[in-house]
Amino acid sequence: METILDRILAEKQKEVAYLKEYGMEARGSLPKRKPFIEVLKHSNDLAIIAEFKRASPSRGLISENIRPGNQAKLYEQAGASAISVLTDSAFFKGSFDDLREVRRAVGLPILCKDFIIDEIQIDHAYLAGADIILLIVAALEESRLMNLHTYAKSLGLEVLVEIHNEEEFVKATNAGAELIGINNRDLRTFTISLETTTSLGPMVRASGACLISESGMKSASDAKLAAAAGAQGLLIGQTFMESGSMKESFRSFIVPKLGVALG
Ligand SMILES: O=P(O)(O)OC[C@@H](O)[C@@H](O)c1c[nH]c2ccccc12
Repeated sequence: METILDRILAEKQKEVAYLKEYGMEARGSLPKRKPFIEVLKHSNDLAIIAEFKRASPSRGLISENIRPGNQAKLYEQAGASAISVLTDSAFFKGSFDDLREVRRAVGLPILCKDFIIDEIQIDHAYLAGADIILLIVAALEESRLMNLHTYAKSLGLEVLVEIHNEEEFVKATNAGAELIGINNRDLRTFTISLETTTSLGPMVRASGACLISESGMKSASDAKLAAAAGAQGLLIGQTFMESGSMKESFRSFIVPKLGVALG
């Protein structure tokens, strides 16, 4: 049966063909921002990547009239360590213009959140001002994952490698991933289970990689659960996009990292 991920990836093939045919807006490389991985390693609390997300296949339209720059400023003021911007337009209604706007609005590292299958998309993200890119193991052949990881690193980008099970974790490790995101949302069925972080987290940390727990974060207890599994950071979209009071909402996710909690 065709999953949403299959449909998204078919669309990405078209985007890649378009980029190869018509190229992309060229601009000089932008000044680099503080490496996110350093922030992640050295903070006492879980670092928060706050996401600008207009819509999603699972939720439908989340917000039509929030400006990316304004939202990013709220995230920065609330204490985010990085900002994620969904750049996929077909399924998430995002764009690279959103990413550029966020980059201009804040001084934090920016994660380009897309379904990357080709080097040309990494060039596109880099030129638009991304500091970090996402590589989704479920979307890639193992050799592709390795090549794309190496290519992104050669441009000086940080790479968040997203996994959902043990098999994907092994592939991420083989590709040399230093920053691993456990997605609590299964991209094939779109169901959420924080169990994913609980069961895979300790394995990821034992490998020496840094760990982010992604998706489905609703409350402080979710954050504590992720921290207990070894997460050093959280990636939160929908809850923040729908929050009427960013500072308060943000505050509920500030929890100490595991080692810190234990003293
Ligand atoms: O809105 P949420 O449930 O807080 O999730 C944010 C983020 O983790 C999610 O948008 C995401 C994680 N991995 C992805 C890959 C592609 C698209 C989107 C995602």
